[in-house]
Amino acid sequence: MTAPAPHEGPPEGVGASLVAHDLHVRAGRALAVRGVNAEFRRAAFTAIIGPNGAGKSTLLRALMGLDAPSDGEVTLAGRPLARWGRRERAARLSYLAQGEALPPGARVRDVVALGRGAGHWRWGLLPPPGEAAADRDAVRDAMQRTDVLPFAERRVEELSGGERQRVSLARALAAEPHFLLLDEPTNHLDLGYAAELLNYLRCEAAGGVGVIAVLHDLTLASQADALLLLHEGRVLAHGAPQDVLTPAHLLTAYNLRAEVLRHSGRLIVVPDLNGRPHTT
Ligand SMILES: Nc1ncnc2c1ncn2[C@@H]1O[C@H](COP(=O)(O)OP(=O)(O)OP(=O)(O)O)[C@@H](O)[C@H]1O
Repeated sequence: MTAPAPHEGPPEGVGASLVAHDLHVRAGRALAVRGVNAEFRRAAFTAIIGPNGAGKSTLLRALMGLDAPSDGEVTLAGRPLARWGRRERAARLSYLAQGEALPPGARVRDVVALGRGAGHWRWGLLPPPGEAAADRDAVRDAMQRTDVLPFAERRVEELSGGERQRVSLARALAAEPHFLLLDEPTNHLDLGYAAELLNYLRCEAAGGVGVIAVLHDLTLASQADALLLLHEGRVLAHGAPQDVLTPAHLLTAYNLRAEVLRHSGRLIVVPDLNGRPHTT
């Protein structure tokens, strides 16, 4: 993956944020997100971390407007998400689902082009003929940055899990969103692509995009500008990585004893393999 070119000048509405206000969201019968208050700004990369079942995906889906809150609300640039038109919203927020399914039989190039549809093209439908040059450029740029151009003409069934993941990412990037919401985007990626992806997301954020990514690898996540640690649907900590990734927080959230080491200004989480005090 190649880093994006820096955007020229500050992007429009760079101060606009995506905000969760006392957000409660149900998943099935359970309350999966419980009173989350958090502000996500453009030009910042936030990683949402936490143990399995902490509510990370549910929070991300609610921030995207896919799951309606049972209480509280999400605002984008000060306006409740529910009051944005579907098209307006889709032009600003782009989402990569966990284990996203790709339309069967589709060619990679056409899947990536779906990202330009602002929510109007359905899976399986190809972009309309004569699409604008800006769309073509954005699609090509997204494919180049995710290194999927070499297999642009192949069908998605012919790709490996990691290659499909990069196609999904290209689809999300092609929208050129204000906020990029990614659920476990490093799934299926080898260490090289995972590191490139993290570097890429940092560059996107530096260029003005608000990046919000659910990540499980805490050492990779520590490369974000900020971490939001969820535990049982609530925010246990939100702030700079060194303030969130502490042994005390890791013990509470993951029920795990771990050391947090610093190496060349980076944080490395080393779990104690016998470090789950409440289980055997
Ligand atoms: N469709 C559903 N029906 C019922 N319960 C659900 C549903 N989806 C999620 N849940 C429950 O809601 C809680 C939060 O789930 P969520 O997927 O948001 O967690 P997560 O932090 O993303 O987990 P993971 O790291 O395992 O992906 C979990 O207890 C889960 O079992």
